[in-house]
Amino acid sequence: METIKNIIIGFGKGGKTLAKFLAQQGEQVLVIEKSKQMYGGTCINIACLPSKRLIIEATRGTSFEDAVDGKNVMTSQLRKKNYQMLASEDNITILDGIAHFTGNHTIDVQTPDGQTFTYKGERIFINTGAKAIIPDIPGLRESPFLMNSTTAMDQLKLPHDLVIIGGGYIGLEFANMFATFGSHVTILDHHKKLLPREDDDVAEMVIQNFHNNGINFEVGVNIKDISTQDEQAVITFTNDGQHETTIFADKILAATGRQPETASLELQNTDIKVDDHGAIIVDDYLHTSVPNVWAIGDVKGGPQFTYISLDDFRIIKDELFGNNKRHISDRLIVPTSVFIEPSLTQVGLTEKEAQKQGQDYLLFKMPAAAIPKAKVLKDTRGLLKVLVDPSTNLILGATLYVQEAQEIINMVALAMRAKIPYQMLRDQIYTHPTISEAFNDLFKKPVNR
Ligand SMILES: Cc1cc2nc3c(=O)[nH]c(=O)nc-3n(C[C@H](O)[C@H](O)[C@H](O)COP(=O)(O)OP(=O)(O)OC[C@H]3O[C@@H](n4cnc5c(N)ncnc54)[C@H](O)[C@@H]3O)c2cc1C
Ligand SMILES: NC(=O)c1ccc[n+]([C@@H]2O[C@H](COP(=O)([O-])OP(=O)(O)OC[C@H]3O[C@@H](n4cnc5c(N)ncnc54)[C@H](O)[C@@H]3O)[C@@H](O)[C@H]2O)c1
Repeated sequence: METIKNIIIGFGKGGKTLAKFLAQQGEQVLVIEKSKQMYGGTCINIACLPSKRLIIEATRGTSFEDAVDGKNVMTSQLRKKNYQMLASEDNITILDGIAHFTGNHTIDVQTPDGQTFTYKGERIFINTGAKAIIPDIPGLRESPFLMNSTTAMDQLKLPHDLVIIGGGYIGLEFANMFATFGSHVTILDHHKKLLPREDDDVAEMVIQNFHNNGINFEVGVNIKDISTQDEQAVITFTNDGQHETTIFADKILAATGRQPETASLELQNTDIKVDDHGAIIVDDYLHTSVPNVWAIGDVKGGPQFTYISLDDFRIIKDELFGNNKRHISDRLIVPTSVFIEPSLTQVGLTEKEAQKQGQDYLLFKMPAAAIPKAKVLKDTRGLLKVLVDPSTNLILGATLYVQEAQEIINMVALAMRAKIPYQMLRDQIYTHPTISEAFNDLFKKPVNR
């Protein structure tokens, strides 16, 4: 059995960044990836980048078919670049195969040509990501009309009638995208409210804009059954516990969450502990319950974002080559962005959360329509909301629902992290015309609550 200094299972964001870094410190690294189509991981191949490309193409009026072709060219280029990024390092070996544990520090790798390689890792980093959850709805798993987010982006033809189960990140982004391409979209969610975390004024505006884009919603639904009739899917659900509704679709997208990819790892052969959702349990420094085995990214549960996986890399780097000061509980300020039109972005507290915590706040609020750049962009939908602590003038949280919010939310997050008082954003000189210059006006005067 060959002993390797560093084994990384999965070519994800944190893992590939760590592989490159370790190699540049002169250390030996073995990266194991189960699919050649996944070099570089989920984000670049089947998630963030292809979906955002399609979302943008839809708004530009590109046909769905051309957009999918262009997206495939882009992901293929990214895959090659990612492969090269690691393969160009002398002390990195990339092995195609599925890894599973045979003991706490030993793994077998089954390669596509049927061979099995056995390794011992002095350090092992698990970065196997997550996979779509397909809910246990009668008829759904075997439905010929079922898609997940990956297959939805590879359709040869735009669905005419699309039903999306789940109104979370993927549900909202894909609904907006497919509706903009021209599909007739219905979202079914079992929660009583869409966007449950958002303040009511924000959620109502988003939902109204979705309605205006022709998207239907049914919330609080219980999907009873999926069947087939006349080459269409028939979806039967109740949304008041009694009244039964039937709708037809030529495609169904399951967007009902993603679960950590641990099943293939055979962790029962180890002392690595998982929680009830199959997520690897880690401490504040990403250590699993076995010494010298770490978990990175979606596989450890918690927020599923590429930038969290990348930040996991920073924690491990700091432990191995720094002063071991970084840890998960440092991450108090993590912005999020739902890439709908306009983008819905958030950092820190919402107004609802501040009230629940009994936190006093000044509220700064303005409509997107008051921003000249929004007019230039011909999209004046949305609003900006920022909460400030009156005793310190520091920002407690922001919800920015406006064009280009996905960029400026990072500025607010930085101000929060650097403890910059709101007046500095108010008095900053911004280029013009930009969405960020809205901070000059937004922070002039708090609104009455
Ligand atoms: C449609 C969609 C859109 C998204 N959009 C965004 C977005 O805009 N912004 C954002 O921040 N996040 C987004 N996400 C979430 C983001 O993609 C994930 O959080 C991120 O990619 C997780 O990266 P990771 O490092 O955990 O591992 P991954 O990138 O998932 O890598 C895991 C790798 O491990 C491999 N693997 C699995 N099991 C084995 C095994 N046993 N042996 C060998 N290899 C194995 C897999 O093939 C895969 O390549 C999106 C997700 C989806 C599905
Ligand atoms: N812009 C981004 O950063 C981005 C984009 C896409 C995905 N992601 C990541 O990927 C993860 C997965 O996305 P997702 O949208 O699949 O999950 P999600 O957790 O965001 O949303 C799942 C939704 O499905 C609903 N649901 C679950 N089971 C259901 C059922 N049986 N019937 C009806 N509704 C049901 C839930 O109520 C919820 O609204 C996200 O949590 C996010 O971290 C991020």
